[in-house]
Amino acid sequence: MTHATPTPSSAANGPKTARPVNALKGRLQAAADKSCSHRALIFSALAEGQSRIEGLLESEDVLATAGAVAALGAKVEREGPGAWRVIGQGRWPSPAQPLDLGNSGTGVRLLMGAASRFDLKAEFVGDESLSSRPMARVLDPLARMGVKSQASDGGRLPVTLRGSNHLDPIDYTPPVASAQVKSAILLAGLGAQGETIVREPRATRDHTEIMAPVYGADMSVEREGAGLIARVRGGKTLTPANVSIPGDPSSAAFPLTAALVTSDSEVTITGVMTNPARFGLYQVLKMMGADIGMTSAGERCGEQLVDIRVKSGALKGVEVPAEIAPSMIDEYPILSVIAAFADGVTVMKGLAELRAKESDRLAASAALLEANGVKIELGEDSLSVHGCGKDGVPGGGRVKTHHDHRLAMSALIMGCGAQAPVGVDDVSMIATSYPDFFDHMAALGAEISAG
Ligand SMILES: O=C(O)C1=C[C@@H](OP(=O)(O)O)[C@@H](O)[C@H](O)C1
Ligand SMILES: C=C(OP(=O)(O)O)C(=O)O
Repeated sequence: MTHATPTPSSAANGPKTARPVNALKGRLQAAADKSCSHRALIFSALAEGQSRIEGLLESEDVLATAGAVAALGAKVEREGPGAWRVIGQGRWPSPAQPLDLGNSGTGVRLLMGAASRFDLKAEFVGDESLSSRPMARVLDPLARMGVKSQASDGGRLPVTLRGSNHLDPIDYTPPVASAQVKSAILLAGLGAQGETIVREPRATRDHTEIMAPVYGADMSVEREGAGLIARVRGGKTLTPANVSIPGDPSSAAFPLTAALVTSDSEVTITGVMTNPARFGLYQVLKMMGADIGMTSAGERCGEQLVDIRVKSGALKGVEVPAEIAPSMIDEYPILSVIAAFADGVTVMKGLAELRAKESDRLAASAALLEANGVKIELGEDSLSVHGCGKDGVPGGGRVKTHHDHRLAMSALIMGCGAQAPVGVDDVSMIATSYPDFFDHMAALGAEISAG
């Protein structure tokens, strides 16, 4: 891979603290979407020929995927900020070294699926957090397709995987709602002899299904009630494409909700993707009475965009139905923080999957709130937050992030609107998903400093 690795100006290690401010104001372009960035690199590397990606998210997770596809034979070049050229060979050889996906669940699971359809042997490794996350959810269905693999104890990384260019198609209903599982199977299905089908009782993000036809794959998705059915017919050679990455609704949630909880604030984030399988948080914020305005902002790579404007104001506690969880699975830490600023109790259910993320996000979100004087009730797969009202969140705590980017950002957002500063033990992981977080927050008027 040839690129001058971008070093975000705000990248930082160690503890930081957010101080309460009087107002946050401004208009920013959304950070590029992490899910679509991984997928664009993988499809480009699978295609035969030269693809171009505009507006790629240059975060640590995505750069790990870029490094892995380069080790799998693609020529990967950074031409300028966010502008990348990928020349795929149409087939992937055995990589000479283990593929290190760092902290990225999406990177490792999608690549295990995509690599499965080639006659290769590859070892997948990751950091401590990724090495504690479950991989059997992907390896089991891949085994049914004919992929051989050896995982470490408990189905964890390191995983050695032997792909095959004679995979069998499967018709599979995943036992967990996971776009990573669905995508791994569909990417393997690109090489299977026949039609592979994934049936989801609750629809998860469908970026793989939306992007695949752009690269000439015979993949489709149809909604079925609250679920979906995705199909791929294997055997087609993928063609290169030029794609442009839409804005990330999960990253945009941080500056937008910062405006909600800080008095006298108004923040606009432009170019945010509205894919319904990603937009649950914004639905819940509206249920809570948030002052949110949206205007259409076109389309990118088959995904609709909006500009979102948020003004501070009173919020009310709500019951968040379990069914909505897949459409906002990464947003529960920040929703927990928002709920602390509401009047009344917010009850969130169906959250078991949060325990399988970069950290146990359910327990860690509960601890974040308790450390800052907010009363909660934690269940096996639920969390209730007793709101303190708009100006009533005590703050003053130091939060253990367990090296989880979304917890770190959520705690710092709390500090912008609480009565006392909120600190976190480490911010280095924020660069895995949102390297411009500190620059964006500073541009809006936030006061976040070392210590
Ligand atoms: O497919 C994706 O890009 C992602 C899927 C989700 O994970 P699961 O599939 O494990 O729910 C999400 O948490 C992650 O941030 C990105
Ligand atoms: C869960 C996340 O990512 P991943 O699974 O790709 O590590 C996330 O970004 O919140």
